[in-house]
Amino acid sequence: MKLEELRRQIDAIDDKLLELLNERIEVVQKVGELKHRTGGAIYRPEREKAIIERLVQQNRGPLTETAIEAIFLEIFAVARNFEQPQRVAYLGPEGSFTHQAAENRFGAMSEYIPLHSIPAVFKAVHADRARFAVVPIENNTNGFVGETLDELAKTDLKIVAELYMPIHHSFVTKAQHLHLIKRIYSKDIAFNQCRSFLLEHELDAVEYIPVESTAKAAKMAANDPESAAICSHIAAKLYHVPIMFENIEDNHKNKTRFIILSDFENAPSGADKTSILAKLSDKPGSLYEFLQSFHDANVNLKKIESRPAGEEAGFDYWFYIDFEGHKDEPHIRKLFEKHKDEIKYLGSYVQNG
Ligand SMILES: O=C(O)C(=O)C[C@]1(C(=O)O)C=C[C@@H](O)C=C1
Repeated sequence: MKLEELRRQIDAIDDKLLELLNERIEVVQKVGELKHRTGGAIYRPEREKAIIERLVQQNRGPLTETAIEAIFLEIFAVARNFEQPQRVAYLGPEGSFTHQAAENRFGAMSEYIPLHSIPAVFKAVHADRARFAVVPIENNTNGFVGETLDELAKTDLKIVAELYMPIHHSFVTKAQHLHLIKRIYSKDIAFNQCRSFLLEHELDAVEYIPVESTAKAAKMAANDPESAAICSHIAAKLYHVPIMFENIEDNHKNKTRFIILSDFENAPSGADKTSILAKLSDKPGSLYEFLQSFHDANVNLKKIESRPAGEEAGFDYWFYIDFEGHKDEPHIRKLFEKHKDEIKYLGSYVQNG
């Protein structure tokens, strides 16, 4: 078959797709009107998950599960913007890994506000300048992001979604040769994640300049031909710095978990995770007793991280805890009731990792 004929077939299919997509948006707009009247949340991750699961079940290919997810996540992101324009604050600058994570869930049509610090991202949502906050919470090489945990202790916002993203670092420079490089810009965490590469390429003697983000590092390297940056390939592209080496991280399974926060609570999806802070007193057995209740309720703990509470908190220390289940499930509700003075609820959301 000739190329023109195949393209005619594609055009005819696209016409049908366009018609169906418009039809879908018309229904979505009605859902939006309903939600405006009843005050319901626009973003419903558990419903999106159910749709994708149903489609994957009935799919006979050649589309893969990943392809279906990619296509429909964008459709949902566009749909939400037709219900209400979506504004998203994230830990910037543009081109940061958090930006990538935000775009993965909010698509090309949402409005993005890059902010320079994690507290600033939370503040933007508190002040109604954005509806959603996207921040990193942990990395499998570097552990938890302390600033995010500290903000979670203070905020009324709820975690409504999580996503895990592979983190690949590139070594980018305008210099022609490695030996011409006098400085390397990056985030301190990224230097850590690429230690073997830096040693192997005898870059341990040059000056390391830590900056707030890997995207900022790319920007600095763009203006300094005797330097390099460790950053994402997106940042390299954004600031036009050539990539000399890709995937330079020590751990190729390097991934970061991001959380999305907003001012509403999710309905159960059937496969949820709940996050809490447990404020416990500094006496023998308090953590043991607290965790014993989870064991007795047959709740699967996924993660626990301790954190000093700070002078003004009025208690001694707290633990960040993730476990399987949704706050509205009876056995979890009972746990919350039993420990109501110790638990700060952070959100129940579709479990992704
Ligand atoms: O079902 C809803 O609540 C909708 O708003 C529709 C829709 C969709 O496009 O299917 C859009 C946004 C929500 O996050 C979930 C689903």
